[in-house]
Amino acid sequence: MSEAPNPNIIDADTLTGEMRPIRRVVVGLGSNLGERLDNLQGAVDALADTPDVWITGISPVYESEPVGCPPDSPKFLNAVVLMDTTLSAHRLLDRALAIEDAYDRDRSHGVNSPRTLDVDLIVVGDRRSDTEALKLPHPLAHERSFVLRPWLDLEPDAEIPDQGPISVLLEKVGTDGLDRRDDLVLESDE
Ligand SMILES: Nc1ncnc2c1ncn2[C@@H]1O[C@H](COP(=O)(O)OP(=O)(O)OP(=O)(O)O)[C@@H](O)[C@H]1O
Ligand SMILES: Nc1nc2c(c(=O)[nH]1)N=C(CO)CN2
Repeated sequence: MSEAPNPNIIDADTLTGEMRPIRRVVVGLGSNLGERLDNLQGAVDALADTPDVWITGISPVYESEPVGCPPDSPKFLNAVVLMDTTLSAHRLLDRALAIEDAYDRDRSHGVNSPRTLDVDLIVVGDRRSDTEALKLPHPLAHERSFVLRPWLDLEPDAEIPDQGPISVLLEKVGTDGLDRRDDLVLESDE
C-alpha cells in the first residue's frame, strides 16, 4: 500500500452517525479446484456486493505453480483486488471466510490442499494484527509472487508495512512459475 489511510476521509454510519475511517484494502484471491475463473469472478462479485465496500481495482489473472502444496496439486489462478471500505478488519475477515464457504471451500483436508477459493486479506490500511484468526499484513504476502505480481499491475508504488516496496520484494522472489493469462479476465459489474 503506497499510503496510509487518510484520517481526514471519513464516512458517517447511516444508522448511528458514528464516523468511521475509510481503509484501503488489498485482497488476494486463489483457486486451484473446479471452475477456477468462475470461482475468482464469484469472489469479486461477492466483494462488490458487500455493503460499505467499494472495489477500486481488479488485477489481471495469473496462473501459478502451487507453492507449498501437496505433490501433484493443480495449478492456481490468482488475482488481487483493491478496495476501499469502512468495515473493520474483523468484519472483512468474516466476509472473506463466508465467501470461501459459499464456494464449498472444504477445510477438512491437509495444509494447502486444493481449494475452490481462497480469499486472503493482504493489507488493511495500516492495521497490524498477530492473532491466529487475523494476521495483518498477511505474513507470507511478501514472499508470494502470485500476490506481488498482480498487485504490482495495479499499484506499482505499493509497499507492505515493515517489508518494503512490492517492486523490490518481487525482484527478490522472482516470477518463475507465474504466467499472466490475458485470455482470462475478471469483470467488475460496477
Ligand atoms: N490475513 C488473513 N487473511 C485471511 N485469513 C487469515 C488471515 N490471517 C489469519 N487468517 C486465518 O487463517 C484461516 C484461513 O486459513 P486457510 O486454511 O484458508 O489458510 P490459507 O489461506 O490456506 O493459507 P495461507 O494463510 O498460507 O494463505 C482463517 O481461519 C483465518 O481466520
Ligand atoms: N501458486 C499458489 N500457491 C499457493 C496458493 C496460491 O494462491 N497460489 N495459496 C496457498 C495457500 O493459501 C498455498 N500455495
